[in-house]
Amino acid sequence: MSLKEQDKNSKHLSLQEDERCLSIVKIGGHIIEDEHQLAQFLKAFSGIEGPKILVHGGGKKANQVLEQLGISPKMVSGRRITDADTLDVAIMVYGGLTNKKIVAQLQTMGCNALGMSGADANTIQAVKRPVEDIDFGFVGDVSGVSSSSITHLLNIGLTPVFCALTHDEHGQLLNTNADTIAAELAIGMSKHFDTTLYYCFELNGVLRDVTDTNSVIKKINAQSYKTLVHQGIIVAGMLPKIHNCFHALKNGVKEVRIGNLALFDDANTNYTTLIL
Ligand SMILES: Nc1ncnc2c1ncn2[C@@H]1O[C@H](COP(=O)(O)OP(=O)(O)O)[C@@H](O)[C@H]1O
Ligand SMILES: CC(=O)N[C@@H](CCC(=O)OP(=O)(O)O)C(=O)O
Repeated sequence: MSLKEQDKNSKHLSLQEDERCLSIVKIGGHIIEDEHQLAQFLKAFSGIEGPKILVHGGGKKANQVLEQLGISPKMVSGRRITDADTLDVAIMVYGGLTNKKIVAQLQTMGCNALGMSGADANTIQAVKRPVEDIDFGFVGDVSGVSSSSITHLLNIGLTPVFCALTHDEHGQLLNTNADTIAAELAIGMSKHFDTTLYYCFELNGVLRDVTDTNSVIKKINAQSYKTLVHQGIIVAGMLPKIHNCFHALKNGVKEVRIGNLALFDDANTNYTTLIL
């Protein structure tokens, strides 16, 4: 992006900042691994007005690379057991391959993206998950978000693109679930902005029947969530995602939506909104 365009962007942003609205978007692994869908998503993302932050995972690619290296991926309750070799793969895949490819594509779309891990500018601090029943290894639980530093980046017209890595401030990088990073960033940034958190994945929203794309459940509250879990309608990867959504709503995030690529299209109403 030319300096002139950057300058135009930051002026546009200072106008938007008066409204103090921020969009934080997390994209799922299925979209990242599909070249066409990823390009479509990034186009829609770069069109979002006002300050925005992107958070990406890449668990699917990490599994492929681990298998190529003869290491079996191990997941418990949607979180990866991360030994030293697995952590190296996570750093290479999330912080390198995936993050830099996304940043380079956004640069072609007029979006001045800045690739970040939690260690960069000390933006996301974490503690190694304590060993209880399970030893998750080098997995981080977020302990803090430097919302002022991130706000400075937004104020100069940059769009932070966070990968699924945090650090413990003693030199140790930690693998951290991308859904959790998105929720914790949204909570931290809610001190400065009215924040909307979007979880964008390959389906239209939370579905009553996963095989029927037209069965989107438009609103879920804490009570209906319990019922949907009890009925076996919300399972697997959707469980931690919705848990993170409620955690965000209870801690200052204005709105949380789950849906597909059309999530940012004003005409689209086919997505799930979480309410307390
Ligand atoms: N009721 C549901 N509606 C939609 N997806 C569901 C539901 N229950 C479970 N899922 C599963 O959750 C997955 C999304 O979770 P996950 O794979 O962790 O997301 P991401 O791709 O964002 O990392 C979907 O691919 C789907 O298989
Ligand atoms: C601790 C932990 O589970 N980390 C995740 C981080 C990547 C991720 O969240 O990727 P998706 O969003 O594509 O699932 C993992 O290694 O799979």
